[in-house]
Amino acid sequence: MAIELEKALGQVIKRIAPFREELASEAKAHSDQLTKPTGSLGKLEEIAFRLAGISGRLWPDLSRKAVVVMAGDHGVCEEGVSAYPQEVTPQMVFNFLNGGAAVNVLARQAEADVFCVDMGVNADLDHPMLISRKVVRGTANMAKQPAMTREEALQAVMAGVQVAEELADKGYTLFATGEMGIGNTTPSAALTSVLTGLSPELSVGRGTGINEDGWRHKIEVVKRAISVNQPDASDPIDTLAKVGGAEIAGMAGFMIGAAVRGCPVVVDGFISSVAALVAVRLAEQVKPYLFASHLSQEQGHAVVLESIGLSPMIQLDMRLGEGTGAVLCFHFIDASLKLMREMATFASAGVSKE
Ligand SMILES: O=C(O)c1ccc[n+]([C@@H]2O[C@H](COP(=O)([O-])O)[C@@H](O)[C@H]2O)c1
Ligand SMILES: Cc1cc2nc[nH]c2cc1C
Repeated sequence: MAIELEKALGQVIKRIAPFREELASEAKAHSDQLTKPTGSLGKLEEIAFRLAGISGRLWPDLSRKAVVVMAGDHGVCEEGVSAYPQEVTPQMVFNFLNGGAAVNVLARQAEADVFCVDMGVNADLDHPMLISRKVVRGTANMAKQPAMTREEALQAVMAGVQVAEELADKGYTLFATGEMGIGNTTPSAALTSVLTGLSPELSVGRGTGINEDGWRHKIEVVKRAISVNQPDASDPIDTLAKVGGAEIAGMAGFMIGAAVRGCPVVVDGFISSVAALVAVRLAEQVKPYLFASHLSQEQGHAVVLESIGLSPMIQLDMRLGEGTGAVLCFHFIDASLKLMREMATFASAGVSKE
């Protein structure tokens, strides 16, 4: 079964269209004609060039926006690694579905729809708007055993691919990834340490707000998880299964599925970025489709982004997750495209170029 899933994932990855450098160059040539010093709109220009290279169009219509919040629970919570109890995960799922969470507010402002996916919550969830793709009822405690089997990790990745394809079928053209999972900064730190070689002292952060002693304990837990499971860093699925989580796997799959459908994905904070790292390790071709949004306060985030080769658009000292930073950055994507479409050129405005 795992072999079949592995093959299916390989087939999916083959469908990702390569980045079209010629369209990105055309976009840059157009931008250089607009009434501004060359390059003066900084990342707002780079965003537009990349969007042209992935969509094959000057300028793509990205008005149908969705933020996908993937939820999962973590057995490692029994080690006392979070400032909040596990019940918060399902409680927040209902908050997303009822429109009351921070991400819902920011999504309304950005004219984006919110979708919530149960990837592995440790509770029975019943709601007409919930996308149910539960592959585990919470992961196992990775400090003692693998968090998931290889098959479960692959199932979660493939479920993420399917969610992206279903939303693309519904007409969405721009995505943001977000997550909810009490305890998930612990597997995210472990994945970071295994996949980048960063020591747990630098990959482990304060998450929802643990104190100094809690942070030292969390570092020990991450070290134990890595030494107990011995994940193979050259095998992203092995690493994901042993020290990852279902929502992280789901987001990695989602990014692959969005890339297959030619849709850009705005990546949220630390946990989403770790999923992006996994996606890029599984399929390097996904990288041009990914946009980093904000730099989270969580220690380790900057290193994860650097190792993917992404640079965040903003830094607002946020550490909430849910996709909040990513949805905020929808505004910059809109701004980038609007500038390219509507600015006058030196010629049309009669402004001297040299
Ligand atoms: O996105 C981030 O950078 C981020 C940083 C710290 C915490 N979070 C959120 O807080 C939860 C994980 O924190 P913790 O302390 O329970 O591991 C999870 O629901 C995340 O969405 C998110
Ligand atoms: C209340 C709450 C909301 C969250 N949203 C994402 N992670 C969260 C963690 C907590 C504790």
